[in-house]
Amino acid sequence: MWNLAPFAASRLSRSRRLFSSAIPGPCIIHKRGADILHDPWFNKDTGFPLTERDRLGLRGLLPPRVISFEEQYGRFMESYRSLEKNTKCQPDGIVALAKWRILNRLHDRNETLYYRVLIDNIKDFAPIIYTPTVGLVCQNYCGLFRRPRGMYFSAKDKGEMMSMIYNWPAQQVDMIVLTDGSRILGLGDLGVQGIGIPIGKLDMYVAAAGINPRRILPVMLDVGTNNQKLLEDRLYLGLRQPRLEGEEYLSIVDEFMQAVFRRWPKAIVQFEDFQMKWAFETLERYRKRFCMFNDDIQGTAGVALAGLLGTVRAQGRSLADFPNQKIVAVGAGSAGLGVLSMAMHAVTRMTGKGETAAQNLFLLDKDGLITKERKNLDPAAAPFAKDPGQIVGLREGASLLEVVKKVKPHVLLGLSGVGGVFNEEVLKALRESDSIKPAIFAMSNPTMNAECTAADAFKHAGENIVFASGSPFENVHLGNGKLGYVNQANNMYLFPGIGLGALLSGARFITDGMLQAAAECLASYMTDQEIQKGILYPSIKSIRHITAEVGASVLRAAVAEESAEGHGDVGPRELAHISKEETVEYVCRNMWYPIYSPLVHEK
Ligand SMILES: NC(=O)c1ccc[n+]([C@@H]2O[C@H](COP(=O)([O-])OP(=O)(O)OC[C@H]3O[C@@H](n4cnc5c(N)ncnc54)[C@H](O)[C@@H]3O)[C@@H](O)[C@H]2O)c1
Ligand SMILES: O=C(O)C[C@H](O)C(=O)O
Ligand SMILES: [Mg+2]
Repeated sequence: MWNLAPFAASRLSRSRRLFSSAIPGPCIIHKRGADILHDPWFNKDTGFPLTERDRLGLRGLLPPRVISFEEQYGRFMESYRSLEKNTKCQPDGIVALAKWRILNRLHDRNETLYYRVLIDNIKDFAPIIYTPTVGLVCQNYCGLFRRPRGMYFSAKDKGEMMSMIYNWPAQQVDMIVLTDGSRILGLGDLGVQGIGIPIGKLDMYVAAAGINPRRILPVMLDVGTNNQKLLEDRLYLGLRQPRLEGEEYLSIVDEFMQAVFRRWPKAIVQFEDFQMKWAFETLERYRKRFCMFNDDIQGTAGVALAGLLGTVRAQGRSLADFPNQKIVAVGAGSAGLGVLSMAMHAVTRMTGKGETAAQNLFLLDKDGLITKERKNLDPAAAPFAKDPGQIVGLREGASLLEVVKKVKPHVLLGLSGVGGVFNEEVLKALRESDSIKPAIFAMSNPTMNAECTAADAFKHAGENIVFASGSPFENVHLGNGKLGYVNQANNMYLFPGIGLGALLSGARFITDGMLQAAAECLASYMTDQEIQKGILYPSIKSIRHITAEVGASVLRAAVAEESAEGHGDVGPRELAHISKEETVEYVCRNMWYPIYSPLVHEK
């Protein structure tokens, strides 16, 4: 447990402020009666004690019996389990949406109970409120829409955003997840329907990072859509116009960012599922002006790097061998380029030789292997473009199969968004890998877009592989009681900790050093024993714990860079004097946990 002994007496007031109990005190509300019952932030349903019913004008608006939180919890789980039982024979998509609906109804009614069931059952519920079901929800959003959640800023709101931002009812917002809906998972342009992604990501912020749900804000920037089907759909809820481009587009994002940071200067904005050109451009445009990051580029890179370092350990090699790992990455978009750039920087740090750092990193896109002969070579892909002569027979545009056969990679990494590109032939070719334990990262989402299934990977590439996918798959039974372990290589292991660490540090920007600290923390989280079994990432059940560790690492990196300005009444000097363990404790104490707080009415 926490040991205050090393603290000098003069430091006690500081430590009290840092570590005072996080048990929430009374919650001040400015409404009464039925308005409270209709507000999911404060509603307790039948759980309002009688005294509170009297104080808040609720008497008579509820059935007389008071039901405890535990009983409410049990009742919800019972109805969830019976839904599971009753839908057993139905198609997967129907079942997934039915589960999403029952959770969503609770979310809309009583957030405290919703987040408690989510936290306690995260392994079962994450695949519903997050990837992969969230993809299906976005595809069907117009039909599923009942109540708005978050904010919508459209191209028609130009000039109005500074006042619109004040329409949001919360005084303080800590975390914002923003999308323009242009690249939703591997499902393409879903326009305004992409709002499901910020909602799902922020649910993970509450569950994993303990961000107070009253301080989160999902945002859709609706600048139109190029999805013809949606434009022709009479039920489509977004702007029926082609996407804005160029300066017109950027002026909308600029206005939104200025409005947000004018009202909440300490907020953090996570950019999510922007098509590649805007993902990179907005990151460069804002990262030194506002506290923001792009999850698909930076969060994914850290999670993948942690997994890549894990695969070196899984082969029984020292991490110093990482620069010798041959990695074939399929997909040269925001995620693929983000991963390879971070891997290249890691190699540079290890070897001190920047010029050769990308030597073992091979990159393919929809036109095959990217070489220096590529016409209109994207500058971001240029460091990875190969000399056609580097490996005999490897020409510009070589197919994935050719590349795998010639390179014999240690790792095959998919961020292409295309389901099944790691086909039987490709997977079988990986049997000739130079690694004794080749790794397959089929990271594209949702499940249908994974580069291969877990079962196919073990079947065709062999039982000695290490396997990870972006969407969850069941472990694979290999026969003889052996199990092929399936990792979930998803940025959910980092983005909540990056946001939380940045928030509690009070850093003005999210630096490469903070992101590197996050990745290193995740990489060192697993024990050698686990890694030997092919387990590269923690179980999602411990997502709060890993997020606390990642958050603390990010915070400490900000302190080390002298960019931490503090949070609340904890200043930079106090943060600078706490140890690693104390930082984790501090982060944990700042995590919100769903319990009913006494409500106090104030006019
Ligand atoms: N697991 C995770 O945490 C995670 C994180 C981010 C993104 N993703 C997934 O990665 C995928 C890509 O995301 P993105 O933002 O990079 O998209 P993107 O659109 O920016 O890039 C896609 C890339 O894939 C290439 N590609 C398309 N078809 C191909 C083919 N047949 N063979 C080889 N390459 C092909 C394209 O040329 C492009 O370079 C999505 O499915 C997304 O859900 C997963
Ligand atoms: O949303 C996810 O599950 C991961 C990632 O951000 C993606 O875009 O696929
Ligand atoms: Mg994403």
